[in-house]
Amino acid sequence: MKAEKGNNLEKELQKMLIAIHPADPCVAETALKRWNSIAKPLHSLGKLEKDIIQIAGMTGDPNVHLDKKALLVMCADNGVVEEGVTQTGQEVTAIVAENFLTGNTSAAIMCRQAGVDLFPVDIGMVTDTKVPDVKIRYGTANFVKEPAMTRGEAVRAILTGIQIARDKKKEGYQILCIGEMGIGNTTTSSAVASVLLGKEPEELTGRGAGLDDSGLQKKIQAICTGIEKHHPRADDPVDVLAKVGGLDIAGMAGICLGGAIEHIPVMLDGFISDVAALLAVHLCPAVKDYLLISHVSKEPGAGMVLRELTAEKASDVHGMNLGMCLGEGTGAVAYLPVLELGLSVYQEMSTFAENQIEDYKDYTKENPAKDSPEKTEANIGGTPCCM
Ligand SMILES: Cc1cc2ncn([C@H]3O[C@H](COP(=O)(O)O)[C@@H](O)[C@H]3O)c2cc1C
Ligand SMILES: O=C(O)c1cccnc1
Repeated sequence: MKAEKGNNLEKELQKMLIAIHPADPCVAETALKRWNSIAKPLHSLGKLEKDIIQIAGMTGDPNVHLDKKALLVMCADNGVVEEGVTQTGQEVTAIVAENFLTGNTSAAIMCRQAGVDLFPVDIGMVTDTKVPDVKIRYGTANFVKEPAMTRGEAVRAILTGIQIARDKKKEGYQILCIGEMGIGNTTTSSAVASVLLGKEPEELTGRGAGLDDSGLQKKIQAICTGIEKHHPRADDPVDVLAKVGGLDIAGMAGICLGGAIEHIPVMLDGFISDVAALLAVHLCPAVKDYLLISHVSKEPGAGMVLRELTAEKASDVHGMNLGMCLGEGTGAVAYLPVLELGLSVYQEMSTFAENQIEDYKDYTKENPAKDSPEKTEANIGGTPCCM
């Protein structure tokens, strides 16, 4: 009976994955043409231009609007905190989660300033609070001793995230930022990233919310033990999530998938959200088209994960580099006003033709004839196009 229910959930997830299609490269090209017509040096707004082109391709509309913005904060606890991998106890998860409701967290204050609506969600805290509750279970198990959760719970948490994204689209939101609150979640994220990227935990595990050298060694040891004990399969993202992941990561991965299903952009935050996005991309590569990078977290694994999420080379991961590593969605919210400045130029600025300036030539490329911007950037969002 239980196995049958699990199979049905997996089938439902498969149905969702099939519903994801790449962004529309023709619409992206229309947006590129609009940028190239604006009376300013070509490509001079860099990432801001690329992100708006990408959003046009995702939504299928070159008239990009980001008026209604949401931050979805997945709150959950992680059993692995028993191993002494964090500086604070997991009671802090519930305190901070409730503070989202009173507007008294870093992300809440930034949301107020940036005009972003904030939605904390309890997807698996050990404590019951006033935070809206879609709890899958009361915290995960300590993965050093047993798998963090069952496969069925992992799938259910992903499906919950998908549904949250779909509901927000129905409510009219045009962009979803993702964030998390869960003491111990840089340990689970490092474990998941280590398996999915095939890298040693030492290479990508950092100090999270603050650890001394001996704490960091305990954290690496816990991750090594969990991976050795449960043998998560790198080619099965749900297996990795269930064995060494967390419910907040699962929920955020679901939101990435839900954003892709609904053709709306999902703005990533720091390392933990990057890992959730990586999981989503491993489940369905086309999700990449719907992800926007805000910043590169100070956690050592962040750059490695982001490199996998972009087609670009290591040194070319475009994201704000502010030395931030707070979580909660703060980096995602911090980038939105910058992106909106770019969007206002895209929407309002006059063209070369209107100013009677001859069309600009692209001298930034080594070989403009062979490597014109149309040829290289029109491919944003997948297969080449187009009429
Ligand atoms: C007071 C406080 C507020 C936070 N807000 C976000 N985080 C961040 O730190 C946690 C991850 O770090 P680690 O894996 O080391 O526990 C997450 O909850 C993350 O959102 C916080 C952490 C603390 C202590
Ligand atoms: O990069 C992050 O998301 C992060 C890093 C440390 C602590 N909390 C979040």
